[in-house]
Amino acid sequence: MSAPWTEWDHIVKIDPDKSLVDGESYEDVCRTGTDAIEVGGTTGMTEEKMQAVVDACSEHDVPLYIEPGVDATVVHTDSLDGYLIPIVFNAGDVSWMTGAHKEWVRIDDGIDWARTNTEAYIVLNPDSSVATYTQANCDLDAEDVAAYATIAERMFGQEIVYVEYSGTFGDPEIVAAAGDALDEATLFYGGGIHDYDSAHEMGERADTVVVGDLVHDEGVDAVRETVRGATDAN
Ligand SMILES: CC(C)=CCC/C(C)=C/CC/C(C)=C/CC/C(C)=C/COP(=O)(O)OP(=O)(O)O
Ligand SMILES: O=P(O)(O)OC[C@@H](O)CO
Ligand SMILES: [Mg+2]
Repeated sequence: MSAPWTEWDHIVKIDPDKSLVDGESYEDVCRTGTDAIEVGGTTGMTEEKMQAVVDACSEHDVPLYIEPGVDATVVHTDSLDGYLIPIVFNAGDVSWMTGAHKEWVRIDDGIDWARTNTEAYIVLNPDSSVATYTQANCDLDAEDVAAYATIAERMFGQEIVYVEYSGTFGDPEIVAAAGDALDEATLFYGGGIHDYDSAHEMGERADTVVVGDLVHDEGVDAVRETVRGATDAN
C-alpha cells in the first residue's frame, strides 16, 4: 500500500500560535478541499495550543498530522493520522538533523513509530525563522538542491522531500530540479502560495503544495483557490 501523502496535491499547515481570520473556524479550514492538515509552526508552540487545534480539526474528515517545530512539541491523540518530523538537510547546526530527534526519543515515551515519518527539508528562504533557527545554508543553486534531494532519497531513504521557502514564493526552476532528481519520494513545496496561479505553478513542479500563512492572513476562500490551482496542476 502506498503512503497517504503520495495521493496529496495540497496541504494546509495550521500554526496554533496564529489566529484564524475573524469569523472563520477550523471546520471551515478542514472543508476547503485540502488533502491533509499539518499542525505546527517553527516557534511559540505549547501543548495546550496544539491540542486545541488538533481537537478542533479531528472532528472533521480530513487527514490530520502534527509537524513539530523547534520546541519539539508533540501531543499524542488517537484521532491523529500521524506525525511528520522535520529533518533539515541543509542545517548549519546538526541539532536539526539528529540532536533534537535524539532528545525527543529520550524524553517522550509515547512515540507511536507506526504513525511517525520524516520530512527531508531543504530550507531556502534565508529570512525565515526556520532558516535562522537551523542556521541553514540557503545559498544553494538548482544543482545543489537536486543533489540534496538525491541524497535524501538514495542515501537516507526519505519518502518526503520538502523544498521550504516559508514566507516567500520560491524559484520554480529550483523546485523543478528537486522534482527531476527524485524517483520515488514525494516532493512537498511550501512558501508564498497565495492564489490559483502560484499554486498551479508550483503544483506542476512539486507533487504537493503546502499553504501556511494564507489561511491565517487571508482565510479559507483564498485557500480554496490554491486547492483548485494545485489540483488542476496534477
Ligand atoms: C525532533 C522533533 C520532535 C522536533 C524537531 C523538528 C525540527 C528539526 C524542527 C526544525 C524547524 C522546522 C523545519 C519546523 C517545521 C515547521 C515550519 C518550517 C514552520 C514555518 O516556519 P516559518 O514560516 O519560518 O515560521 P513562522 O511563520 O512561525 O515565523
Ligand atoms: O507560510 P507559507 O509561506 O505559505 O509557507 C508554507 C510552509 O511551507 C511553511 O512551513
Ligand atoms: Mg511562516
